[in-house]
Amino acid sequence: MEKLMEQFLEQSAQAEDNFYRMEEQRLQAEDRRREAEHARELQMLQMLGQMFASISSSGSASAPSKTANPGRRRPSGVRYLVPALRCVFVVDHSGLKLARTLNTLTLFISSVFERFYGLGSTSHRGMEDDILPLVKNIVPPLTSKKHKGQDGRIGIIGGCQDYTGAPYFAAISALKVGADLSHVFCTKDAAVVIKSYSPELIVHPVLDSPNAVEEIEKWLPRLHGLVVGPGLGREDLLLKTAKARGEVIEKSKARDIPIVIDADGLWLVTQQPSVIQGYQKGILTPNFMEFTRLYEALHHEPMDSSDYQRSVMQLSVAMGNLTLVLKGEQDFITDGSKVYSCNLEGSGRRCGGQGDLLSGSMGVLAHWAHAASTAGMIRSMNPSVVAAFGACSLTRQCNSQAFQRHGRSTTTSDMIQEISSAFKKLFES
Ligand SMILES: NC(=O)C1=CN([C@@H]2O[C@H](COP(=O)(O)OP(=O)(O)OC[C@H]3O[C@@H](n4cnc5c(N)ncnc54)[C@H](O)[C@@H]3O)[C@@H](O)[C@H]2O)[C@@H](O)CC1
Ligand SMILES: Nc1ncnc2c1ncn2[C@@H]1O[C@H](COP(=O)(O)OP(=O)(O)OP(=O)(O)O)[C@@H](O)[C@H]1O
Repeated sequence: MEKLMEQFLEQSAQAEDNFYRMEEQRLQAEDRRREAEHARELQMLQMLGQMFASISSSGSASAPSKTANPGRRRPSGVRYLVPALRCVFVVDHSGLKLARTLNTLTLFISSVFERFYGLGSTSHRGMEDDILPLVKNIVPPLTSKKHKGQDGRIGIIGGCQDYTGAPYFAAISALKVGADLSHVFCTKDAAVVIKSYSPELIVHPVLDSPNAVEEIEKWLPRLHGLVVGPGLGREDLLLKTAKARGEVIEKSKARDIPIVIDADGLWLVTQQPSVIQGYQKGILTPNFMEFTRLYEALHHEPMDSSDYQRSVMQLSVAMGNLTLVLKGEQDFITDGSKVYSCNLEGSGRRCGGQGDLLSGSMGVLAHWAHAASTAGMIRSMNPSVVAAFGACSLTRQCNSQAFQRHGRSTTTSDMIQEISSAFKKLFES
């Protein structure tokens, strides 16, 4: 009997190994396909850049040369050389040909941009219809067969003397969305305050201790998702531990844990982008200011604020196709292959802390999405993007519902009270 049991265990371990090997191969093939597709699209964009440069530069326009190919009659007019298309446009005196040429080019270019960014006027419509079913798919069923912790143990790294609300909002939101346990790793003086807000949170006063990394590291094997940044602070004293925070991120990556980086965590990324660059289970959630700082750190030039979609795409690519959420009137979400916009109606009220509701809920959804992806339940889309879209929709829905009740007095605590019904409305109906 014992032998049979041993055999059975050995066989199931083998089957599990095989499954993970095949899954690894499938993911590698998918990565290669996406890289190739991306390279093709970048090439096309470069080509378009060349075209624009050639057309707009008067230097490239030249009068017909008398010496070149003297045997053939050339049409009269100004010639515009477009090397990328290996052709010359000739513009006659009426300028009509130029107008027609530019029209054709504009149509061509906008169709390529529309495909590249997924931003055509019709593609906004129905994004909720496309992605919300995927979010519904990743929500784990509630059954009596599970034990505590199975639906998610989430860690929030943040909370200092100045900011105790932010880590609380993130951690309680993670619980309200459906995580089983929520841990906060904060400084000593923030810990008692955060504990006193809620008995539901597990609070570790370790962030300013000399062995902060070891203290957090021992919890990592038990965590399914990490949110770095809400209320972390940027004080000199805390910045001294920036290296330590980097180490925590490195160690979480080694354990393949989904990581959401928000608020002051993004300050660290601005100084040291390599800490998260290329990590496919990483998500950055900058607001406008945080995005600007990050963009300038990576591109060494101001971003083009007339085209957020383009900037968010560029930054994601520069960060190794990391999933990015640029928050605002519309949230723009991308992993560098396509930009999705979440423009579910919120309200005119922008109370501090709603970004923490977003990052905390995204921590749970990221865990669910990657678990669902590993189980083969989502194949058509990057799980980090699905999680990001779900969390943005939920935050906006909470904002809208809370505003209906409280109007101008709406605060983040009011929004947190709406999580349960907003979640049901969006993902369980
Ligand atoms: N109760 C709390 O403890 C709270 C703490 N918070 C923490 O406070 C710290 C600093 O966060 P901040 O967001 O203030 O950091 P920043 O230093 O990045 O400040 C952002 C500034 O940008 C401005 N801004 C935002 N969107 C803009 C736009 N579209 N155009 C122009 N200006 C824009 C805001 O008014 C704000 O003053 C973080 O650690 C954060 O987690 C916040 O989460 C709010 C609540
Ligand atoms: N103008 C807006 N209209 C509708 N919803 C918005 C608007 N701006 C932000 N939001 C929603 O609020 C969420 C949080 O964005 P916000 O810009 O408040 O983050 P933040 O500044 O980081 O927040 P925090 O105060 O927690 O630091 C966004 O994901 C978005 O869904």
